[in-house]
Amino acid sequence: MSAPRVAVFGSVNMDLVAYVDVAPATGETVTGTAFRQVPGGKGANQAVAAARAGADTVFLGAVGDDAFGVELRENLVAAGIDTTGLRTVTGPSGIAHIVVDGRAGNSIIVVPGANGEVVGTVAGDRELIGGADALLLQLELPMEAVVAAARAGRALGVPVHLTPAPARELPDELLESVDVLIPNEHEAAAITGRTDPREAMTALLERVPEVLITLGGEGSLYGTRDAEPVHAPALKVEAVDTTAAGDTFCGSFAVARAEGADPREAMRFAAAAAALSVQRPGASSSMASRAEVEDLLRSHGRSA
Ligand SMILES: Nc1ncnc2c1ncn2[C@@H]1O[C@H](COP(=O)(O)OP(=O)(O)OP(=O)(O)O)[C@@H](O)[C@H]1O
Repeated sequence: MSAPRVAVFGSVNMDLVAYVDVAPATGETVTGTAFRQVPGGKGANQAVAAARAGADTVFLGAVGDDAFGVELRENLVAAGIDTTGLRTVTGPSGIAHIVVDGRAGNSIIVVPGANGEVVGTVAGDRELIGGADALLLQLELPMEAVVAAARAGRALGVPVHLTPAPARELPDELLESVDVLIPNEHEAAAITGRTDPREAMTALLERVPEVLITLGGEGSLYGTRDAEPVHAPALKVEAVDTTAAGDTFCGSFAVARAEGADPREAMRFAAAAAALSVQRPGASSSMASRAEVEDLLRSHGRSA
């Protein structure tokens, strides 16, 4: 079987992470304990997840004409991702400025930079989307761009997967072109006002045909309008860093579905990929290869 083709239209950021015992108050300067610079952005993370899961992956989005832009593009290329749909625009690349304090509390400033310059799709984007077996979208680009990409996917017959993060009101003009909505439990609650995931799922299924809610260490819940929801447990592991667990899960799930796996099998595959990623520090750098995921699934047995 040839590898499935996945297109990701989304954000790419450089994450600038400063570690400090106590975060500074306004007007205060403090000395940090460490600094890390890591490629991120939900779009880029999902693209790396899809590539690690074995898909021929193309990333569509924008970087700036600065040094971060060069590094972000190189990082995607190094992961085996096709970047012909990644434009370089004048100005800075997107960054996330992250402060992690001694209690592992985070405060984050995202400056969209080049991501904010993506306001729609161009003909080349639509060609790349049309060549894919699955399209992955998130909400870190301007809404008009996400809507344009979803419409392109729908018009071209490509299943459209949307991770509604950061959570916000979801316009009908977007959801009418979405096949699979993949929120985490907090996003599902924020969108529907229902904290119970099953109730949130019922509400979301009035708007899209398939919903997959991730539940952190409790696994995931998948539903359609005409069948009972399916729950898949998470694998029991020692989590050290859950950054990008959701992106790993989402990219891996879409690849498995594009290969013809049923939802339950795809959830098991995605749970194994996410379980490996949470046991290592980092975002896309913590994502496991397909061989590692398959080894883990074998060692857990088909009944896990
Ligand atoms: N502690 C954990 N142990 C095992 N698996 C986990 C753990 N946390 C997350 N996972 C796996 O990752 C999937 C996605 O996790 P989660 O629901 O936390 O997504 P998320 O909130 O979008 O994550 P993030 O925002 O950190 O990317 C879960 O369905 C589960 O399979």
